[in-house]
Amino acid sequence: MNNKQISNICCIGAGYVGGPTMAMIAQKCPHIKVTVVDLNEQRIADWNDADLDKLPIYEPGLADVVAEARNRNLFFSTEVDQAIADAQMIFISVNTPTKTYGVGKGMAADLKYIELCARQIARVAKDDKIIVEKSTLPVRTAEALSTILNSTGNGVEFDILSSPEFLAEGTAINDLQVPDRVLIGGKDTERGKAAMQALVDVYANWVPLENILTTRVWSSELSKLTANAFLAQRVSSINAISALCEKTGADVDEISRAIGADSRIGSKFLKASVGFGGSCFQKDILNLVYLCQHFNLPEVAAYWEQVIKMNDYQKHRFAKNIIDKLFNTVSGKKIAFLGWAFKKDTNDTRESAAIYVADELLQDRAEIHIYDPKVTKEQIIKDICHCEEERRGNLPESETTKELLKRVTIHSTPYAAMENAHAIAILTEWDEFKTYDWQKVYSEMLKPAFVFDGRNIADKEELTTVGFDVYNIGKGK
Ligand SMILES: NC(=O)C1=CN([C@@H]2O[C@H](COP(=O)(O)OP(=O)(O)OC[C@H]3O[C@@H](n4cnc5c(N)ncnc54)[C@H](O)[C@@H]3O)[C@@H](O)[C@H]2O)C=CC1
Ligand SMILES: O=C(O)[C@H]1O[C@H](OP(=O)(O)OP(=O)(O)OC[C@H]2O[C@@H](n3ccc(=O)[nH]c3=O)[C@H](O)[C@@H]2O)[C@H](O)[C@@H](O)[C@@H]1O
Repeated sequence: MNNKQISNICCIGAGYVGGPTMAMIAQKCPHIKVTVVDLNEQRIADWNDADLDKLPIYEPGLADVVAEARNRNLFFSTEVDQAIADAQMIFISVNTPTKTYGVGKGMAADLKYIELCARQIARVAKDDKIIVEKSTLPVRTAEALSTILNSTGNGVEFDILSSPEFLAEGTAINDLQVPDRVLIGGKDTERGKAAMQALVDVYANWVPLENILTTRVWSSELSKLTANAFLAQRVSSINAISALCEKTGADVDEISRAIGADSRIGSKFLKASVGFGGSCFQKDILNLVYLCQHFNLPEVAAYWEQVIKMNDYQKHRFAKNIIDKLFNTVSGKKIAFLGWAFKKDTNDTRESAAIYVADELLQDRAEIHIYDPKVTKEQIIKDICHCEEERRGNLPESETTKELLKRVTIHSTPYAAMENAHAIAILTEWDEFKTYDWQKVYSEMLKPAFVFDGRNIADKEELTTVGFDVYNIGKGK
């Protein structure tokens, strides 16, 4: 079957990766029927909502792509078995979070959702299929998948490919439309090569062939973890330098510009910040560290673990600086948070630095007033509760989560969040934060009025002239 053209694709998992990736394939390949399935009924209902503002993911440009392809050749459904049975190629794009129990707890990737998919495919499939790992997985997962899929004894054969996704949230549509590269890993056998070619042919509908890389499966799987580790390492490296800048009076943005001009270093991903967030950097590095430990490479494991430790330090440093500058206590003080998402142009809050900064300030009994242009109130409450419960799991506290939430207010306008505040903390680099009437904000705040810019986006000179006491990441006073 492998040499025939693919006309029916199924994707299991309608999340941040499955949804946009399949929408792009459907838009670019009108001859292919693409069905995205998920167990989460609400998520599928949201993907099918006539009101495109209700799509479950906020991603610039996504609504237009969905509007063009949906119900033409793009379908969202909870009929998982049917979609599996009909498809020639099945993408697995389910979540692979860090394990929270048992062996590898807090480090290894939890592959239970992947395994469930494999078992379901094995049970349902009546003809040969190509299985594409889209989720980020530890190296050699394809081997485990193959064992499960090929153990039914019913003669159905599966070819397993690894094609990790490199899109970043907030720029997903552009990343999918013009990817730096598409990576496809497969077996070096006739069947393996034919399966890889079938997937190359799908992407070749819009991606130049020279940007479609084919490798062995293990290299493809490990490339994904490596790419995220290198990216996160750059952020931790520049954040480490930001701490030194604050002590010495050097300016981290000037340093980024200076070192980024060296073509061997490159200018991207050198923006010092309150710390990286997002669902993947931490989880993927922990997974890499676990793999290194598993293969008895403790020095390599320790090397990569430091990237996470530096990120934790950066988040803590930011929160501690707020407490220090507010005369060593924020108890009863109103701190306005601008931004809750882990970066701009997304409603995703997973591992957002804002959550950890809020948690530290709440422990010091601050009153937090939060405004984010895209994150819902329910999500913010959920994040705070989850963080609090996780922390209390290790360290019993006298205060209950309910009491703690009394000191959290979520606003639908930025000015209300900042009114009568002692300090403003900028946690996300949303463009609109640069456009506020700072004179008005200042006149409505308590004095001295502090701004802690965790993203270095505010105009420090303007704010200082207005009267604010401004603290940046990586800029000495
Ligand atoms: N979020 C991102 O920007 C990126 C994520 N990745 C990787 O892609 C994978 C998916 O990530 P996200 O899309 O962010 O996760 P997500 O949590 O947004 O979506 C995963 C979806 O899979 C569904 N699911 C889980 N088990 C299922 C099953 N057995 N049958 C049907 N549906 C099932 C869940 O209900 C959920 O809607 C992860 O491995 C992640 O590391 C890779 C690149 C970028
Ligand atoms: O595997 C994944 O999930 C994805 O992880 C990242 O994408 P994402 O987390 O969506 O967003 P990034 O733009 O990488 O930002 C991650 C975090 O680092 C922070 N960051 C990024 C760049 C920078 O210079 N400084 C900085 O603090 C961001 O604010 C954000 O909190 C990678 O960039 C993607 O290639 C990858 O596919």
